[in-house]
Amino acid sequence: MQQVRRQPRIGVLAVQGDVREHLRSLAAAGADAIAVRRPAEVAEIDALVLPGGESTTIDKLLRIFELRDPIRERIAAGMPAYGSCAGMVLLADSILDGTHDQQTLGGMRITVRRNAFGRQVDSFECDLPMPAVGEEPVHAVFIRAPWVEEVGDAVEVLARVPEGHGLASGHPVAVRQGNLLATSFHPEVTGDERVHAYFVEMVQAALATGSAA
Ligand SMILES: NC(=O)CC[C@H](N)C(=O)O
Repeated sequence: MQQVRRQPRIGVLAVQGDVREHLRSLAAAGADAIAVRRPAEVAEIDALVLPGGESTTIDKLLRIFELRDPIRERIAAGMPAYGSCAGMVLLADSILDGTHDQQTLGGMRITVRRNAFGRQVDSFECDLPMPAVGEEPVHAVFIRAPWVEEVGDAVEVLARVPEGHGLASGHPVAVRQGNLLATSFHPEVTGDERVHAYFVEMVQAALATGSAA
């Protein structure tokens, strides 16, 4: 008999940033999406999305709202997480061009450069091949976005900026390490739910194999 997969409950960290857009995209991709503002809510979710916004502000608010430790513990125990833009910065073990006291949650063995595109232009869009989510390229919107400078062990690069975009070309902008996913861009603003659907699939697979704590 086929096992019935339950709908995963996916939280969106809701201290700052584009929370509503992620809630909508996750719901469209088949998840039970809830906003997470309190430590008790961290215990109720199967997975977490860290939205775009301002990583320095989100870092401070995580500490003020006492969310930092519970989230770090769950990520270390295998909870799937997806960070877009500022969320990618928060998942990175190491950052370049952070503010002097900026901390990350960490978990992904990547080094990201904050505001990497912003040094050239504030926002930038391109069609990005991302075979893991489908044949059609993803229309990627970058808003004062980071890019990945270095990837460590077991980090899979899912997309890089194509040729023809100057210094940005070749930099990884979508990466995965086990149950962790990060994109420099904002799929939640384009109406294309394939990246969120990919994450929902990751969460379902983690629940099915018991790798999501
Ligand atoms: N759109 C975004 O999430 C911008 C990210 C922001 N520049 C940061 O470093 O946090």
